[in-house]
Amino acid sequence: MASGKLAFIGAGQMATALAGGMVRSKQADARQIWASDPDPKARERFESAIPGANAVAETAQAVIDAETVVLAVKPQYAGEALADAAPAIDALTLVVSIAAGVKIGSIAAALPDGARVVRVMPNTPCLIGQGASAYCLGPHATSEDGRRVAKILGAVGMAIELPERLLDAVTGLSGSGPAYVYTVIEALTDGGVLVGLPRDAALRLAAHTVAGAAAMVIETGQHPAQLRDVVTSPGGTTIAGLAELERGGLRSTLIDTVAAATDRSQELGR
Ligand SMILES: NC(=O)C1=CN([C@@H]2O[C@H](COP(=O)(O)OP(=O)(O)OC[C@H]3O[C@@H](n4cnc5c(N)ncnc54)[C@H](O)[C@@H]3O)[C@@H](O)[C@H]2O)C=CC1
Ligand SMILES: O=C(O)[C@@H]1CCC=N1
Repeated sequence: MASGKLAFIGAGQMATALAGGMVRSKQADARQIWASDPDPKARERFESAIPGANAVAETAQAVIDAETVVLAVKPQYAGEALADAAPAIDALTLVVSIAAGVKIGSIAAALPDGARVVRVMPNTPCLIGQGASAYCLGPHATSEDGRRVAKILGAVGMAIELPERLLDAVTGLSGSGPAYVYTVIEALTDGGVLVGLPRDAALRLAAHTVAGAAAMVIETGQHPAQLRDVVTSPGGTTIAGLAELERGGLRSTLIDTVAAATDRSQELGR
């Protein structure tokens, strides 16, 4: 039904980040947003994070007459959540799944024939309009559905369309990526504390350094190695730090990190 109603199945971290980002960016009116979750604490957190939104225990109540239904439960619970939603889904409903690893084919198989499914891999910075997402249209999703998903995701960050076979790789890189970067920020902060900085000053300097460096890559379009060379004076401080970083194997650790998370996403889809 073209009601504008947007229903999340699962009112957890990512549903809250996406719904909150959509309200902030005026892509959705909070009163049109519904979420179902069996956990009363999750419902409470969702409603207090998004004033005006409705969180309920029953999926059937959340999804009835929804224009868009977002599957936002852990992959292990996708089957049961889709079974609860299926009776309220018809050819007028757009179903968006953000569940890591879960394939469009298995989502469609749990829904009535012809269901319009789009698989998305977002990340938590969608909450503040800085998300990085990729999406893939299922066989019955229309080009209008593609535009709608691109517009929603574009309002909460950047989004690209990719073939479904690459979505596990996206999960391993940008879906899980914020956690890697938080770890880097925390470690840089500890480094700052080790050399005498107060912790709050070290944390602010570390976080803004990461944000500034990322913005340089995005805004200048220069290769990271070129930008790094500009920082690195001959015989200076940076090369002393970089030599230690290479000895610690940060580069190969991060490559292996993305590969391990991609493998896990593939496993979740089996
Ligand atoms: N957290 C993240 O950074 C990202 C998560 N995702 C995907 O988003 C999905 C949700 O992840 P999170 O929000 O982190 O998990 P979460 O655990 O915070 O939220 C999931 C919620 O679903 C609820 N739930 C469980 N079974 C249900 C059912 N049958 N019906 C309705 N609700 C049910 C749980 O009570 C929980 O509150 C996962 O599939 C994950 O792969 C995707 C991108 C990033
Ligand atoms: O850790 C997870 O499984 C989810 C998917 C991407 C980010 N968080």
